[in-house]
Amino acid sequence: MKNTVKVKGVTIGEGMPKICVPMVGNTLSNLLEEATYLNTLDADLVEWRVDFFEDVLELDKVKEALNKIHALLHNKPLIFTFRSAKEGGEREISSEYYVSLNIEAVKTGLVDLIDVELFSNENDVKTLVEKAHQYGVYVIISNHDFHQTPPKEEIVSRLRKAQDLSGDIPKIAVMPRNTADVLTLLDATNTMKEQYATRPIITMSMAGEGVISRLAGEVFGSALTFGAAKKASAPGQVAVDELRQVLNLLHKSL
Ligand SMILES: O=C1C[C@@](O)(C(=O)O)C[C@@H](O)[C@@H]1O
Repeated sequence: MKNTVKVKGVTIGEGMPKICVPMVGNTLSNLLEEATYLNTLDADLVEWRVDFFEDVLELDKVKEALNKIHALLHNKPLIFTFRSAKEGGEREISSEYYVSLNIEAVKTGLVDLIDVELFSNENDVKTLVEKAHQYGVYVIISNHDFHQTPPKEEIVSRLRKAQDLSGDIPKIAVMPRNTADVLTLLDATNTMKEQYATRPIITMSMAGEGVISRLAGEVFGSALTFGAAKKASAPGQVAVDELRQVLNLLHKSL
């Protein structure tokens, strides 16, 4: 039996894929507006994409924002993510600051999961996993390829590597160049689920051709899907309400 990840009453890896909405505000006031709006949506989790925040280089301002966002989220599980520019995010920071930023977030007790990029320095990944677990925070170990879809074996191997590094949820997002690439991602997901995964995984093929992968996670084995509020954080994200309808439809047929 595969392990699930339970946060604030949401069980990731059981039943319907969970819907997560990214917050992409660049200022505190935009973020608070976004958080208020998110409460009107039928989402299971929220991700703060802190790389969009203009004051991300000031730890005090990050913590202040975290406090205020947390207070508005009505107990919805929160993922803290700094996405680096090389993996599709808004900016680059030093590896030292990447580690401090995540450790400070973990220590606030206000985040439920952090997202750590698989291709960060391996010792940094290990440090962050250890710290997060020490504070009862789960870790998504992620990888993003915004230019192509690696071969199936490579996708599976990256997901397995994330699992071997004790990530609670291995994740990969890839860009399709054609529909065969979308099938490659789905096939890799299915193989991971059937043969190797001991925990929930998250996968997606991005942009228009990949949308099916954001909808059909329950069939192929992806436990969570990112839905857009007003502004998407990656190409291909579907509006939350439409996403929920399709997830419900597929769930009923299984
Ligand atoms: O890693 C992911 C997945 C994502 O890139 C997507 O394609 O939906 C969106 C990001 O905000 C998130 O951190």
